[in-house]
Amino acid sequence: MTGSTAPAAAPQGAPAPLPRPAAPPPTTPPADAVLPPRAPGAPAPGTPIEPHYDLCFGCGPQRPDGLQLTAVAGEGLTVDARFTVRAVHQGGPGLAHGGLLTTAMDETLGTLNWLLHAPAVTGRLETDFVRPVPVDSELHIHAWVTGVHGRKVYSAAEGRIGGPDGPVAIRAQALFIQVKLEHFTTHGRPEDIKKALDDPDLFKRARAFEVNP
Ligand SMILES: CCCCCCCC/C=C\CCCCCCCC(=O)SCCNC(=O)CCNC(=O)[C@H](O)C(C)(C)COP(=O)(O)OP(=O)(O)OC[C@H]1O[C@@H](n2cnc3c(N)ncnc32)[C@H](O)[C@@H]1OP(=O)(O)O
Repeated sequence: MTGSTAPAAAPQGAPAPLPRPAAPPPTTPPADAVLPPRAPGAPAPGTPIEPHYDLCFGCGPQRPDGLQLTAVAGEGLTVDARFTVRAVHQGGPGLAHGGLLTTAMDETLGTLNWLLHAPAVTGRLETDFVRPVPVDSELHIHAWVTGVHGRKVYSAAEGRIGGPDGPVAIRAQALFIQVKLEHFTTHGRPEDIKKALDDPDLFKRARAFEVNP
């Protein structure tokens, strides 16, 4: 019969269908998530948030091809960041690579954790690309915490072209998971961890998490 919507039976001997992946875990906070106050040691609104690691691809000043994203603490649990798209960041000719735009969102969202004074890593990151971003554009990213539930930090961000009121180019929602500093020392390449521990500034910043949780 034509027009039937019944699925065709699998031919005999065909491999069993692959199991469906579980439904994606949401980045939307549950109803009983909270919005905690800023941590006592958090950078004051309007002050820069220092790069967490000089060699970080997102924020490190010692990464000439990196994003060199800069961030400033906002009011409450918010952050404002900027990143200029350069020729080394191209995907299509003259346009930013989507993966690098996602990296900029990841970096900015990660910076929110300094306001909570708890190290955290990205568990899940969802991005919507709304408009192409030309090389030489300055992307202005505003990010905010949407809820905290145990070790889970939910957040969202919006990236606009040219200024804080420019057209929206990218939106993101994320789930970060708070970790102990051992997360880095256990999993990181030993020589990089050693260098990081030998850097008095980074060591001081990393220790601040532990003495001021
Ligand atoms: C001393 C020198 C060191 C210096 C350090 C300087 C300080 C640095 C400070 C800050 C640096 C920040 C750097 C920012 C850079 C930008 C951000 C990134 O790109 S981070 C890199 C990409 N992300 C990863 O590499 C994570 C890889 N994944 C993991 O390591 C694990 O899976 C981890 C930690 C995320 C979770 O593992 P578990 O064993 O700790 O915990 P479980 O029980 O699995 O999860 C906890 C809860 O979270 C949920 N969860 C985990 N992953 C989820 C997911 N993908 N989606 C939904 N829920 C998830 C689970 O269902 C669970 O929920 P329920 O408590 O049971 O309700």
